[in-house]
Amino acid sequence: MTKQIRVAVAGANGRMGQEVVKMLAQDPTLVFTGNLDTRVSEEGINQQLDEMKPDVLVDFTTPHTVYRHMELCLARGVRPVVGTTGLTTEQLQEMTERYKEAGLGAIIAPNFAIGAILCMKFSAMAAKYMPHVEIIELHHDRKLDAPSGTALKTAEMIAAVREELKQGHPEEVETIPGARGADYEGFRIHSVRLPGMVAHQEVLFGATGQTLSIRHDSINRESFMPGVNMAIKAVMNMNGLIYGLEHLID
Ligand SMILES: NC(=O)C1=CN([C@@H]2O[C@H](COP(=O)(O)OP(=O)(O)OC[C@H]3O[C@@H](n4cnc5c(N)ncnc54)[C@H](O)[C@@H]3O)[C@@H](O)[C@H]2O)C=CC1
Ligand SMILES: O=C(O)C1=N[C@H](C(=O)O)C[C@H](O)C1
Repeated sequence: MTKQIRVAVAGANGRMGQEVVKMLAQDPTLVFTGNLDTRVSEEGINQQLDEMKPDVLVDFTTPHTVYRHMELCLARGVRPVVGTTGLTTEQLQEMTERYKEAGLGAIIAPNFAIGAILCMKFSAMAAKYMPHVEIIELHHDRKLDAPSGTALKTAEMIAAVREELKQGHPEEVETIPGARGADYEGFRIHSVRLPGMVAHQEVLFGATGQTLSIRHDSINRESFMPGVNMAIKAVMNMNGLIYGLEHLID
């Protein structure tokens, strides 16, 4: 049998972490070494890592803790697979440089669902021809960050190919601040938070006499697991950090 990959999970008791633990139990090539909880002393953290000896740390925690976990992984030579959203652009750039320097594999993916990756790719394709675009992302009401990491990544991919133009009426006025959503390089992102939702995104395009809607819905958290599984295996053979699962899919 090939050597098993030892996987620790930060946030193993959370909504996503519980799904990851179930997924790990179903794959004989992966072994769950335990929940890494860093809300303890330095000594406590070191003790957990010494006992678990993980090859990979899967992180589904909070926007406040993920940066520290990336630093811990660097210091320990553990390869992170990060689903947690909310890292700033500057933090992402810094980590990309530091992991490259260290020659250590790392994956940060704002969305592990293949349908969401396709939604981003199709949106970037469409934006080249239909530059009038708005993003609506819809999530459960326990989500901490807005806009979603997926919406930000989609916006980044759209902005890379979209002709820059001013959308809407030039004299448009918001009678309630925020009514037109957040501005991302000249187009808008709207965040909806409601109980009953999981993770959804609609990218709307408009042109003369026509509209185009590209929508993705994660109706449960199992939808992210094939992507997490693929990332754990891929990160073992990588040097440096990639941001976005689309880099692993041709
Ligand atoms: N990339 C992707 O495909 C997806 C990403 N996410 C992101 O994953 C993150 C987690 O989402 P959920 O599981 O819904 O949240 P959650 O709130 O259910 O789980 C977070 C868990 O992290 C734990 N935690 C907090 N601080 C910690 C620390 N210092 N050390 C260890 N554990 C700690 C909490 O106790 C909790 O169990 C969010 O940032 C969310 O946006 C969520 C779904 C899919
Ligand atoms: O918090 C969530 O639930 C999700 N977060 C990620 C994001 O911010 O895009 C991925 C997915 O949308 C679910």
